[in-house]
Formats: sequence, structure tokens, C-alpha cells
Amino acid sequence: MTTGYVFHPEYLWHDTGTSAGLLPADPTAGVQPAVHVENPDAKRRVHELIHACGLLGELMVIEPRRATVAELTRVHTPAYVQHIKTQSDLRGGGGDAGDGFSPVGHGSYDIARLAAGGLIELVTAAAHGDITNGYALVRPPGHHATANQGMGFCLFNNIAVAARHAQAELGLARVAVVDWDAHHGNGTQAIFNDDPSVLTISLHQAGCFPPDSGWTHENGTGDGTGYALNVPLPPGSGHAAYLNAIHQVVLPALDRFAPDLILLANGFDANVFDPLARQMLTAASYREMTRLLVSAADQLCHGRLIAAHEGGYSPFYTPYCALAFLEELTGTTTHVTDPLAAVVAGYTAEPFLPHQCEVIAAAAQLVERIS
Ligand SMILES: O=C(CCC1CCCC1)NO
Ligand SMILES: [Zn+2]
Repeated sequence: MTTGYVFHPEYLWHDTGTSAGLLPADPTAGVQPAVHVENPDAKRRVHELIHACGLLGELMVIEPRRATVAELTRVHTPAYVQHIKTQSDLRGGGGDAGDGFSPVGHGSYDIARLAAGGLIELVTAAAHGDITNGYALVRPPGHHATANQGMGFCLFNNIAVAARHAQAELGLARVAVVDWDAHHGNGTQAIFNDDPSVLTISLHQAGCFPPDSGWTHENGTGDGTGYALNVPLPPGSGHAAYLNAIHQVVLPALDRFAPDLILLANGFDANVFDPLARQMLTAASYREMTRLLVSAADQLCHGRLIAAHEGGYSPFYTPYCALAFLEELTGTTTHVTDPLAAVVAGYTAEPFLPHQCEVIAAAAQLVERIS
């Protein structure tokens, strides 16, 4: 079993500026400059941990390439692709992808193309049998980007571009997208909302971002009715809730859909230390969730599971969640264990939230619409 790995230094050069965490600095309005929360640090530390612990040697490094405009416009409008290029060409950066929360630095257009192209190269390697599964540690993230709007730090929808490439060029007709980033995968859902050939399943903190998005009743439209599933879990949801959602919704849905490829929008921002959500997953949670998804991919589609890094903003804890994920993806272990396991053991004594069961049951009921 071979695991592919995509990383490139340029991903760390996507400049999100000195936005005050989330918003452009505005000293006269009392908004002090600060490093943007979507900065290279957490991703760099993931890569460094993978290298330092020796796991990099177990991976097949796949070189990314820049997605072409033709590949991008399978998903995005030509006008939107051009908008990102125009914003990226601004000398001194300061551009935005559309919602005021999604910085486009000088040169970010080519870096965002390299992120989408990294996913294309991974799904191609999987389709050709060069790898079984893979992980693309990319910036900028993508799952909020719709056909014509950047959103939530996302420029191009890396997962959606890869899905359409897999269908158009690799003969992988049925693609399932699982999104366990803490925030709703609204962009991916919107892009495929009326298309039954792509199943989207999003587990996220209810109502966190985008506001008022990702409710269970959002179940696809037209021919795509039944092929979008949402599990909006209440703040404070942790290991038990997410594993229940995986067992009761994700796995049965994948079984019924019988994908040729599983894509994972792999955000780690549902971890207990993340600043942009209020969920309580730990490295051990990501390990178990990944084990279940790898097993499903083995049973359904020759192990073809390709993950794109999305959110995950805690520079000190994200690396341990990512390492646990990668150890399960590769079927190996390293000498590094979660040094905060004892701390989080108390942290994550998850309060039983009756509403969690209702949310999961409501989503589970919709699984039978998949054929
Ligand atoms: O991690 C993210 C980004 C969420 C933020 C975007 C603006 C406020 C919350 N999306 O998956
Ligand atoms: Zn997120």
C-alpha cells in the first residue's frame, strides 16, 4: 500500500497579510494589525513533523503542478478565475477573493493553481495505481469556494477541481466527498448540488461558518436531490458525536453510493485547541475517523482515498492531529505520540448533548435517498 504526499514551499508563500486575525487591519477603527489566522505556520509545522519523525520516508512524494485554466473552469466561472488573477497581480497584494475574509496576496493566483494541481496529480496517481491513497498539504484551502465566489480564506475549490478531473480524464465516474473540517463545506456542496455523480457529506459545527449554512435539510436539488448530506453538530461536540456520525451517516452513505473515488476535505479545525471553532476532537479522534474511512475506501474503491488539507489553525496541536491521520492513512506508526493526550483526556469529557443524536438521526434518515 503506497501513500502519496503533495507539499510545495510555495504553499507557504500564499500571503494573507497582516489582517487582524480575520479582518484587514484598520488602526483608526481600533483594528490592530496581526498575523492572519490562516498563515503558513500550522501547515509548515505539519510538514516539519512529518519529516522530523521519519514518516516522510514512508510516503511517495508527488510533485504538484499548476492547474490549467481549462481545469479550473470545469468548476469555476472564467470571470471568477480572472478575478483571482487580477487580485493576485496587484502590486503589494491586498486583494480579496470576494467575501472580505479571503486575502489574495501578490502571486496567490499561481499558488492557488498549484494547490488545485496538487490534488489533480494525486487523484491521477491513484487512478493509475501508482499510489493507493494520498494527502495534499496545500494552501490556500478550498472547500468554501463556490463556482464564482471565494469565501472563508478559500480561492479555488481544490477538491471540486480534482473531482471533475477524475470524472473527465480518469474514468472515475462516481466521486464521494467527505468533509470533516469544522466549517460547512458549502462551496463543494453548491458546486455539485444538482449532480448525483458527486455525493457530498459534511460534518461541521452547526452555524459556525458560513453563517446559516449546512443544515440537514440541505439535501441536494433537482437530479442531485439526496446526494448532499449535512450533519450540523452543536458546539462542544467531540469524539463520541463525530464517531457516531461517521458510523450512522458517512459509512452507510458511502456504502449505498459505491464511489469510484473518495475525496476528503481534511480540515483539522474541529480539534479541541482550534481558535476558529468550538469542537473537541483530539488526535485520537482523527486517528479513529481516518481508520474507518481507509477501511471504507478499501472495501468500496480499491483504497482510493485522497485528502486535501483545509482548515486547522492551532500551530501546536494541528501537527499531532495530522500525524495521527497520516499514520492511519499509511498503516504505519512513528515514535511521536500526542504529547497533550493526558491534558485533552480531561478536556474532552464530552457532555452528552441530546441534540447531537437528533441531528445525526435526521441525517441518517436521508441516506436511503442515495441509490
Ligand atoms: O476554516 C475555515 C475558515 C473559517 C473562518 C472564515 C471566516 C470566519 C471563520 N473554513 O473551513
Ligand atoms: Zn474550517
